[in-house]
Amino acid sequence: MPQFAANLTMMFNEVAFLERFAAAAMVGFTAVEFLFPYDHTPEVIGERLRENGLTPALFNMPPGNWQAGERGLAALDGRQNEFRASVDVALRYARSTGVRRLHVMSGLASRKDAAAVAIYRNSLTYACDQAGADGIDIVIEPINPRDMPGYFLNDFDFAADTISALDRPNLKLQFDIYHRQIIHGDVLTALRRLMPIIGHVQIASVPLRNEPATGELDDFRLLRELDILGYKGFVGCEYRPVGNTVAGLGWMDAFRSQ
Ligand SMILES: O=C(O)C(=O)[C@H](O)CO
Ligand SMILES: [Mg+2]
Repeated sequence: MPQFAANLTMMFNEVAFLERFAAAAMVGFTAVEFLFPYDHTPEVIGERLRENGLTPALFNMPPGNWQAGERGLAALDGRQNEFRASVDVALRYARSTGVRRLHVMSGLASRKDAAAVAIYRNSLTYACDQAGADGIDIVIEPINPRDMPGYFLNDFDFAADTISALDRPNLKLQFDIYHRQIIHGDVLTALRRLMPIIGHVQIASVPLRNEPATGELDDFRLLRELDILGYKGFVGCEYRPVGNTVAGLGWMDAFRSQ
């Protein structure tokens, strides 16, 4: 049975971010993920996790100026120093929370030429080396161009090639089933083929990004396949509930009682 992690950025929006930890624990989640903890101190985030008996599955490194439209820094020319500083910040939060994996966002980049690829690889190498000293994995996630036009990492094979070329034991793939289906389809075969490099999985219905099992894919079949493939990591519930978060959790009971 996959270990589900509530995505506190998308779920439990009925309450303020810091209240979402208790809300998730209350309905039985034992793990959570979120995009960015950086509006609060590392100590406060660590406390909320511990108070509620929650394991942090994942969060993202600082993405640059999100409000201004930035979506990561790793592939951006001229932002290397800022990227390195963001790694330090993320590792401070990692030490305080005990998270074992951090998502590095590539950024929006109009070009995917050799220079941009070199910058991206350099950034990832730096992040892997810094995080590796703390036993932390770095994950990279292809994101579909409809949701994030211009995002540099928009292809699963490109991500796999990057991971293979850099050959760092702590560099892995964040396989978001929602993005995979929109970008390429062929989800089941991709899970089988890419499982050796998968470090984190996320799920939502396609195309509306709501509760699993409400879209075009057989999500339960995909979740069962994760077990068959021996996946022992977390499955982040990165979806926008159609209505009330708790009222929408019936899909999880239905999956567990199969
Ligand atoms: O959008 C997603 O799917 C993510 O997982 C991100 O962390 C960032 O947007
Ligand atoms: Mg995702």
